[in-house]
Amino acid sequence: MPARGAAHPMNLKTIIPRPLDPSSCTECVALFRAALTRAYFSRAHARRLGWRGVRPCGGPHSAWTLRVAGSNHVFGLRFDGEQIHNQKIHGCFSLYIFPQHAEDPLWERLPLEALRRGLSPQYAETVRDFARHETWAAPFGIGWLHMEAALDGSFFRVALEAMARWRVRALDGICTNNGQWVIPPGGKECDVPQYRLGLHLMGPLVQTYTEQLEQTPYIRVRHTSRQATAYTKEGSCADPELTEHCLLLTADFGADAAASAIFLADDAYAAPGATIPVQRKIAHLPKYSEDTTQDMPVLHILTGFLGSGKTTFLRAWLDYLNGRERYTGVIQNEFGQVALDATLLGTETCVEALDDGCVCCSLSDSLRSGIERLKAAMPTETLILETTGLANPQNILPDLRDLSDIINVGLVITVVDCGQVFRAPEDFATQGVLHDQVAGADVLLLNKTDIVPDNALLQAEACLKAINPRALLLRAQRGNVPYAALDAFFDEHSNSHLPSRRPCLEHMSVQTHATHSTKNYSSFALTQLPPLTRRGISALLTRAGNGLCRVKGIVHLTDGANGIARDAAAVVQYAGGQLQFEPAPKNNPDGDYLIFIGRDITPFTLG
Ligand SMILES: Nc1nc2c(ncn2[C@@H]2O[C@H](COP(=O)(O)OP(=O)(O)OP(=O)(O)O)[C@@H](O)[C@H]2O)c(=O)[nH]1
Repeated sequence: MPARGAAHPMNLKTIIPRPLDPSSCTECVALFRAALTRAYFSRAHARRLGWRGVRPCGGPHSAWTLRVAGSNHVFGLRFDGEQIHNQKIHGCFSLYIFPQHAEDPLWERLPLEALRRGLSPQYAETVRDFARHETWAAPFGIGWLHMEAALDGSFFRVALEAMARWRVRALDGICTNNGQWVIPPGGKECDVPQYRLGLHLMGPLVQTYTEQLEQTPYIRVRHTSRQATAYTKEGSCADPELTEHCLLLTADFGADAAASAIFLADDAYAAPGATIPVQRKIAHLPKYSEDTTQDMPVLHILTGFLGSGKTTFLRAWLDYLNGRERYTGVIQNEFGQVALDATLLGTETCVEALDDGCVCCSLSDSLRSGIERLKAAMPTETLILETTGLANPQNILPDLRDLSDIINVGLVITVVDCGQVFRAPEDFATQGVLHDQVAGADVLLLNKTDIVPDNALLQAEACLKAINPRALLLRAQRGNVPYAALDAFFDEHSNSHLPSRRPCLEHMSVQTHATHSTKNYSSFALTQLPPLTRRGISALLTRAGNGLCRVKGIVHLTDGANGIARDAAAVVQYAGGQLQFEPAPKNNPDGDYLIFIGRDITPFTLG
């Protein structure tokens, strides 16, 4: 970061390579747009600055929806206009915040009107176009962004103006038609931490200007107070009990930034009671400093018995995350010599395959180097470790503490094949890897709900709840769940309150570190396979013996299958007693092979 008072004078030409034109009345828009465009010359670079997506809105106003690191919400920014004062252009933008999923706790704090709009099926569509609907967007407003630029290009300011808490009380209360209180008399209709929410956007914005202007800004925070507004049946009035604290954070760039008067002080902030300017370090802005723990990626652990549907869920979840520009790195650890799962994930995701054992038994060192390679390849905010079907999450968590300098540990998500719970609930109830995977989970995905009747589903749920009542339990088909619920669950629990962090579990894991060799699980691979029929494949499964749990691989299938032509490459999946085929990906670097995994299985070769 350039030092304060850098040798060369600041010039806005590093952002717009021409003199400012006060007659355009949209120079602040140009200063915002140009900075964002430059940041986005490289998407990876924009991510490092904290941007997670910017989209211009339609309509007569210049407006954008934006997403930034560290916030699950969508911000709306709408240009309101600009004026000239003391040889400086002063522009104002209205700032909005839109929650993204139904479980977001912010809904509870926003006005009832916002919640009503959020319930509409057109909500997401209208958010994308919020600037056309000023009245619609009003309940989501959280303050203003101001910009000030000297006409000679020697000074630039960006400022956030918002209330510490926007609280509005309903003095007479609000009740439904049948007389039930929605808000009791004197209760708060909204309580929005506007300033704290707005800071998430200020972080990347100030960092972007800092980099492009090659100047460290002078940061000040001032505040003023006034009586809050309340309302009664008759209309709005001053709240006799609540005081609002309005905060103004300014980041000033330029030679005389420290001495510069605050233009906004001309009105509210010059009022008696405003505090003396406080100088703050820029690192106090969220996401500014690169090496805080907040900037470390969150690593979620994905467990589940062999063939329960981990990779299927992972593929669907990655589609969801990538579609929201939440780039995710994946570390896959397979039991068996060939990494089919990495091949199935395709090319869009960065994947590190750790395929020489099970991570819970032997691989904590290579996990560190895998994470570091992923972090170097792409500034990811989320990492997912897909463990082998035999991994015990209770063994992994303590080891992950050694990685606390490079990752924050996220959720333990366990995928469970509900057919397996239905067939043998006792396997889950008694001590063993199936039990520990369920007991150690924060989220339980009861997958393959399509293969059991409804009453079996209820039984399976009861079985899992008895083992782990605190986990979030979601039903899934082909890994499809409301993915936003995972974010909401993680956001709600600070790390230490997650079910998987219960001290008794960790204690137990230290005492009994389960390994697979003790349970006689092993694997072998058949490679360079000749073309096979479905019946030929079934015969190979039988040869492996009764202990066979899982087979996967890619073969040249001569007689075709559902959705697969004759004489074509097919992915073979055998799990939970079901043999399934799917079209093989074009890229198959390992040739034709089958991996067999099970208990006391007998390896054989094709002679
Ligand atoms: N019927 C049904 N099959 C499913 C569902 N989810 C996954 N499968 C199938 O189950 C088989 C195993 O799925 P995977 O996602 O590879 O399971 P996994 O847990 O990653 O397997 P391992 O990593 O080998 O332990 C595949 O044939 C999937 O198509 C589901 O909801 N219903």
